[in-house]
Amino acid sequence: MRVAVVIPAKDEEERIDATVRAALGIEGVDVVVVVDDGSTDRTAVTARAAGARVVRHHRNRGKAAALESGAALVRELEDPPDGVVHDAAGRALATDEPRALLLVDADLGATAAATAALAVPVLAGAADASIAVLPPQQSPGGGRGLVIGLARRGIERATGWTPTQPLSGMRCLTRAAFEAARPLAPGWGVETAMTVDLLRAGLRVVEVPCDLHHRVSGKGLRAQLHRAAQYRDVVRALAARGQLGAVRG
Ligand SMILES: O=c1ccn([C@@H]2O[C@H](COP(=O)(O)OP(=O)(O)O[C@H]3O[C@H](CO)[C@@H](O)[C@H](O)[C@H]3O)[C@@H](O)[C@H]2O)c(=O)[nH]1
Ligand SMILES: O=C(O)[C@H](O)COP(=O)(O)O
Repeated sequence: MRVAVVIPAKDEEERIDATVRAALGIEGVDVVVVVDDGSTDRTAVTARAAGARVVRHHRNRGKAAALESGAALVRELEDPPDGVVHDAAGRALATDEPRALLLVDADLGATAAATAALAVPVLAGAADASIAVLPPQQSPGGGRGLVIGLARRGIERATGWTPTQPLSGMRCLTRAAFEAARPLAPGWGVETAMTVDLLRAGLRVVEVPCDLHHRVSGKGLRAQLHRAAQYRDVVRALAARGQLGAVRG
């Protein structure tokens, strides 16, 4: 089984070049798709120059929609409506066995290479999906664990499984597992909902330590608004799965 990397990206011109190059270097990866989610900077051109296929949302639609668009492009490359699509080396991208999807955040830079470890259990058939567990980050974050706690509690109540880092977005899934998790919950609810839906479908989910470093949210107003949006989306994802009780603690 080969691997397609899907990178959702909103205003990531500073890091997207390094992230795409690292993704292209992962063994088994022959497709890297960047979904430019309504960026106002040079994310799309930079990603294309680095060797990614780029889909663009003309307006910002959130991370989950970006993942859906990226997966849709992979599907189309594998089963093109008109003619065969080739990679840079001239190999046809069509395949009988759908590629595993490796979901990688755009702000990982060169450390994105470490997501290679996520593909190992999936390609070996030992898991249907894997989730990265990150080490302590180089710069400290400014959160108080409210969103993380809510997501962890919700997943635990819904499935009996306690995730180490419930919001971790670096994941590898077989195509069947990705389809089982669709439609993805909107925005920042996507990871929490995906974990619940995969486990409820009886699929095997594993956590894999990966030496990844991303831009952490600080303590300023912008970061607090970001956390409020995350909280809102996780509440919605849990409510849709009958887990509003998790909000009360
Ligand atoms: O409207 C948006 C906003 C962000 N992104 C991209 O989504 C990824 C994650 O966004 P980021 O700003 O880095 O969010 P964080 O709060 O740092 O992310 C943590 O929490 C998120 C869930 O709330 C997870 O998706 C992430 O994997 C996890 O690192 C990045 O590639 C962004 O460019 C979009 O595609 N569309
Ligand atoms: O900064 C973070 O880790 C996320 O934005 C989640 O915030 P939290 O610390 O409020 O859970």
